[in-house]
Amino acid sequence: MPGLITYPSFPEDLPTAPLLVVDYALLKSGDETEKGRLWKAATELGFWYLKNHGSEHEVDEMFDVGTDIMRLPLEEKVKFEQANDGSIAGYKSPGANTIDDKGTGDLNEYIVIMKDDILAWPNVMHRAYPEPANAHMEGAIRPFSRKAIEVNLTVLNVLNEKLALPDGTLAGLHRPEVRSQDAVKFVNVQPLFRTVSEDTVLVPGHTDYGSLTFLHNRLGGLQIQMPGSEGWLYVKPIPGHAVYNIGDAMAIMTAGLLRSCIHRVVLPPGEQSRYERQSLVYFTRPEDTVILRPLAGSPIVADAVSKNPEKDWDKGVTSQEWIARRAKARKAANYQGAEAWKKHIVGTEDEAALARQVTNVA
Ligand SMILES: O=C(O)CCC(=O)C(=O)O
Ligand SMILES: [Fe+2]
Repeated sequence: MPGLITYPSFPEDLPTAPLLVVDYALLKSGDETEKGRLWKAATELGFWYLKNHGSEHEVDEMFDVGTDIMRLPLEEKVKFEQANDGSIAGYKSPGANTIDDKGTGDLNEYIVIMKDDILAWPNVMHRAYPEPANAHMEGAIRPFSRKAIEVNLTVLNVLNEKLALPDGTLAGLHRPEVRSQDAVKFVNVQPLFRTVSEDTVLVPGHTDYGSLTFLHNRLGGLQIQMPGSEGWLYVKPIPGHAVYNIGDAMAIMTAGLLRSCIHRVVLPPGEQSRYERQSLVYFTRPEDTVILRPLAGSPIVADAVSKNPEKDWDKGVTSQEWIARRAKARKAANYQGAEAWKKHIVGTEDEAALARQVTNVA
């Protein structure tokens, strides 16, 4: 059981990112100071810790389920390999994604289980999964997903209020019963026993595709890029604290007010590098048919748009198309050279930086 492993602690001497700590229990109770802290975190960095989220037990259970799936023989896991067509559901074997514009294969493996399949189980909405997922769908995967959905809905509602949107606007674009690319992802990286350098990239710099990311990790390795900086700072894992961030969809829908921060994953630092790195994510994304463009109905978003008339935030694609383009571009099987890689993989990195300068949010 991974929950019983005592990992070496995160090295004391490494610079870490100054993430705010948001208390979910206070948010849930409507505490105005805490709502203000969430708004500050979401608009300045787009990354924060979330404590008291009430899902610790469900998260522990999910680490066990994820480990069971990853322990299957590779030939069993690859029966569930993701397609290369931009769909994100299923298993991704090591090397199936690229980590740079040279087409270098990645070292990690993961399983993506779609929210629609989890809620509809035993009916299949997107695809089938390896047996440990089926066996634990009702006992662990669905309870974790329900908690994550509730947490993310609470966060959406606070952001809705702060954006002065009509009540329920964001919730109405993220209805759990409507088809979307919402998913649980469990990532696994075998220990590399220091055969590679500490800054070996496991997941290259990227912004997340969707709206909200609820992330749980036990070892270091996640790094973020501070606004206006080219360097990377570690996000130190803190027991009981989820890491939480904003994705592209929310950045686009708010004309850059909410920040989709660039982050990456490198090998866990120091002694931690000798351990298997696992992480668990719940991604909330807009419903598949939502067109990505700034939201109507918020004076604050309208103001951000008008301050930068040159910038076209209207992406002209649906949430599903936005995700499919980027997922497809990451696949090693689809690699077609450096220029195409850079062009097709890109998210909102440039726009978010520009909007921040113009609106001076920070
Ligand atoms: O594993 C992590 O800590 C982060 C993973 C990540 O950034 C992602 O899956 O989008
Ligand atoms: Fe990410």
